[in-house]
Amino acid sequence: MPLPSDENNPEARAGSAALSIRGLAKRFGEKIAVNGVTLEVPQGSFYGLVGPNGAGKTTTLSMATGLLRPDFGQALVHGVDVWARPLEAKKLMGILPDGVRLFDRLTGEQLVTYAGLLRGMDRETVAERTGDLLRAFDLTNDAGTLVVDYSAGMTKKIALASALIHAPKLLVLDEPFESVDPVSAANIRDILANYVQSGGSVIVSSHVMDLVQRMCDHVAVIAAGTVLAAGTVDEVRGDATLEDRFVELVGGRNTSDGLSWLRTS
Ligand SMILES: Nc1ncnc2c1ncn2[C@@H]1O[C@H](COP(=O)(O)OP(=O)(O)OP(=O)(O)O)[C@@H](O)[C@H]1O
Repeated sequence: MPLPSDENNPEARAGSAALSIRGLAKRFGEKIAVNGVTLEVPQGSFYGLVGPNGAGKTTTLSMATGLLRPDFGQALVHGVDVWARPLEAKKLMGILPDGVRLFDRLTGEQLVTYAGLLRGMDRETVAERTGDLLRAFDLTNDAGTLVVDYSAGMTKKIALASALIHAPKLLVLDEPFESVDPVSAANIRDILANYVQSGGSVIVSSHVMDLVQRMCDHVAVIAAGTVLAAGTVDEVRGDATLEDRFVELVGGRNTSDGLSWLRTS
């Protein structure tokens, strides 16, 4: 039997992309949350995913990472189909899901250690990397605190540390900067920038346009489950700021006219 050519072998064609999302769709009852989203995250890119509340970002990323089964479409991580070969695909990924639910009766140190052991890593490497990660995220002093007692920002950071311990090739981060203080956010940006520089790929959802414009090299704007624009940040924003371009694409600026009762004088 002849070997399949790249043309009719989607996994081979996706080889150059860190993440290839093809026609993903999801409906919840009557609500179409994601309506055929197609995106290519090139290897070594820092890819921003932006869109208004309810645009379908979390639903798309959940389907792309094996957390939520799509109605239609496909997601390939470095050519590996996430839903056909989940174990293989998940080895390549580090995931920070939305509204992280962690084993929060563990201490921060135990949680990161547990993440490493779950990935099949040896204890010595896990201990070494856990120490490095706690330091990098400025959590060393809280290493022995139960995660349930962490603040929202600390919880984000420990979840991100847990997602990094196995040195994944692709990081999928849903709003990693939410609740994180500016100094910690700058540290996280440095960690991610170094990660990308050393060959890793990141896709990150965010509402902070300024941050995406400065941090990312690629961006996709999605609204109502559909991709409105995608490409390099410069291609998408043109001569405008990303924020202005976003508002132009998405529209929907509301005035507060209907809230006249809110005036106090
Ligand atoms: N489990 C669910 N059941 C029903 N509807 C859902 C569910 N999850 C998401 N939705 C709906 O799908 C749409 C997309 O939601 P999603 O969370 O993907 O948006 P988002 O872009 O991540 O929004 P945000 O920026 O507010 O986090 C929304 O209308 C939401 O109400």
